[in-house]
Amino acid sequence: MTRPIPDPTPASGAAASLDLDGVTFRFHGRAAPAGALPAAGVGPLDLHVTPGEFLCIVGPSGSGKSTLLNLLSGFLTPQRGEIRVGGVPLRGPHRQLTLVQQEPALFPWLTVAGNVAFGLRGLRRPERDARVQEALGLVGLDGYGARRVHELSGGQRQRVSLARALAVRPGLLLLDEPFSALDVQTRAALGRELRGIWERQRITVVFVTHHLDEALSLGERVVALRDGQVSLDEASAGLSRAALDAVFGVGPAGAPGPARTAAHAH
Ligand SMILES: Nc1ncnc2c1ncn2[C@@H]1O[C@H](COP(=O)(O)OP(=O)(O)OP(=O)(O)O)[C@@H](O)[C@H]1O
Repeated sequence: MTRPIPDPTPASGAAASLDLDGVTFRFHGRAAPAGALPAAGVGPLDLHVTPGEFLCIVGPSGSGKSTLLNLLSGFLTPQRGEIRVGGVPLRGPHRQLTLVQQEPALFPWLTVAGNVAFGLRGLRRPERDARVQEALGLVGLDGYGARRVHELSGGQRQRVSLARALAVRPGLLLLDEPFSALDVQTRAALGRELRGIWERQRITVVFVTHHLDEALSLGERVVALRDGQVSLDEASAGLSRAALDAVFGVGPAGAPGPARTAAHAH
């Protein structure tokens, strides 16, 4: 779904940098008692994403990917450290960033165009309509504006969700397993289209996926999390599938290694 940002003043469209300095979040907020498992969470994390970069985040189940994205979108607040978007400390949900999630949360009583226009309420009608048309064109849904959501396929709904996020011209686009609910062909097609949009628009993208090949083919850079820490941070061009498999504890023959289950490594 796409979580609408509470203050939907349309953003400038300039790609934003993203900086995490010592960001730590623990679900129980305090040290675990002796002998108990440490509290779940992430950090301390240091991460610097330059404007216009396409970063993919991978990691086994429970490694902290969703927690990190919730921190980046301002829905969780770090107990330590600081997150800056475009150099400005993040204090809750922010109009410069939008989050697209696995299940598109579209409003069934609105048309496709109405859904895409949701974050543009501060704009005058002609500008808003132009932005909606532009966003629908970007995701390959020209001519679908008057349709109802229930008339669309799963892939088309996710395109609408993406169009809604792009229409506000976010400085930073956050995607949490956006294509995972789709069949393999649709997932691949939408991945290529997202990559094409990024090549044309050069917005900053942080894309979480547990599909390692998707991370390698889409992103310029891959960060792997393990137990809430960065365990690998490399340019995808020089990165092998074997190096990523190792993060998931997958042995050379594809067998689970000793450290982790391979259940999510596909
Ligand atoms: N609301 C919560 N309360 C307590 N612990 C939580 C909560 N949400 C997540 N956790 C724990 O925090 C850790 C990180 O979870 P997170 O959901 O971020 O992992 P993930 O990498 O997104 O996993 P998956 O790929 O399965 O979605 C896990 O140990 C998880 O059990």
